[in-house]
Amino acid sequence: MAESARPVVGIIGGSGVYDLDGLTDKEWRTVESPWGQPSDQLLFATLDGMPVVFLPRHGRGHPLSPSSINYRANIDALKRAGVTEILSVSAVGSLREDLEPGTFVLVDQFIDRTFAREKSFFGQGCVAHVSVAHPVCGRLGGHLLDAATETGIRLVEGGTYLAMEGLQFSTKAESKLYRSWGCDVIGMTNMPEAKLAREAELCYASVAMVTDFDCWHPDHDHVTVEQVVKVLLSNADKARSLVKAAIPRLKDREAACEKGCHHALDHAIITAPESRDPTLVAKLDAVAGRALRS
Ligand SMILES: CSC[C@H]1O[C@H](OP(=O)(O)O)[C@H](O)[C@@H]1O
Ligand SMILES: Nc1ncnc2[nH]cnc12
Repeated sequence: MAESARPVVGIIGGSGVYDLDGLTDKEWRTVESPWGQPSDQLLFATLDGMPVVFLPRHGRGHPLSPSSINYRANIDALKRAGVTEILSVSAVGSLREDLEPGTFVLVDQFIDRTFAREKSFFGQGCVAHVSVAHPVCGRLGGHLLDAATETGIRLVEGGTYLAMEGLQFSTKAESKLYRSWGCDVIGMTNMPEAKLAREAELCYASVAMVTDFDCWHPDHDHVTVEQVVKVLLSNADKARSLVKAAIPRLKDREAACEKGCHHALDHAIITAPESRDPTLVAKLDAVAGRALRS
């Protein structure tokens, strides 16, 4: 699947992005995963003759909180659906004066402060350590930057996303701390999503839509969902346009990602074949079958 010459782009839509318009041959289908329930059915569709698969991260209608999303099931289901690269769209708070609400940021680093989520497909019975030094795929990110130029959407290149557990927004002291760490934006969902995409040997890139200045900002003492949703609604169309302009750029790409995403497990699995737990190995079939069989 990972070596497929045919790109299948998976889009994970965050808050405010529960579907994608302009798609044809649309069909919502249930995809079963041994890792549990994905956030929703997957929308299989076509864009400019290319297969795409859309998944609303919080489910249609937003029933799932960031902590109750089954990130493993989502990534596994996307891979089972044939997805080779994932474009993630997310709402974030800004930790920088110059990243105003309405700004789009192509995130390239993360600090993971989440603590109540399953973060790996691997574990007892099959141990693997993948590198997430560069958690975002440079090739996919490059296509997003080109798409931004084409559509006239300003996309800030690079930024560190602080992933917090939530569900509450940050305290002022936390917000100031994250600023002192050099973080640029804050959200609740891109971790462990990005780590799991890497374990599943999928390219991953994240477009962060700034919806608010987090509470550090003197003029924004509180973050409210009302504020966030207002900015989201006025920007969701732009996010959709950006994603839709990026997808056709993948049409003639080399099958294997030159950044190594599709081979992330090549030297990562440390458990000897004879010591692997067959039940876990079976569960890993979609995400790691290529590496486990080679
Ligand atoms: C609705 S505000 C907080 C909510 O929005 C972000 O979600 P997503 O990344 O899926 O757009 C944030 O992380 C929180 O989950
Ligand atoms: N300020 C903020 N903190 C965490 N997640 C967010 N999502 C949107 N704005 C946010």
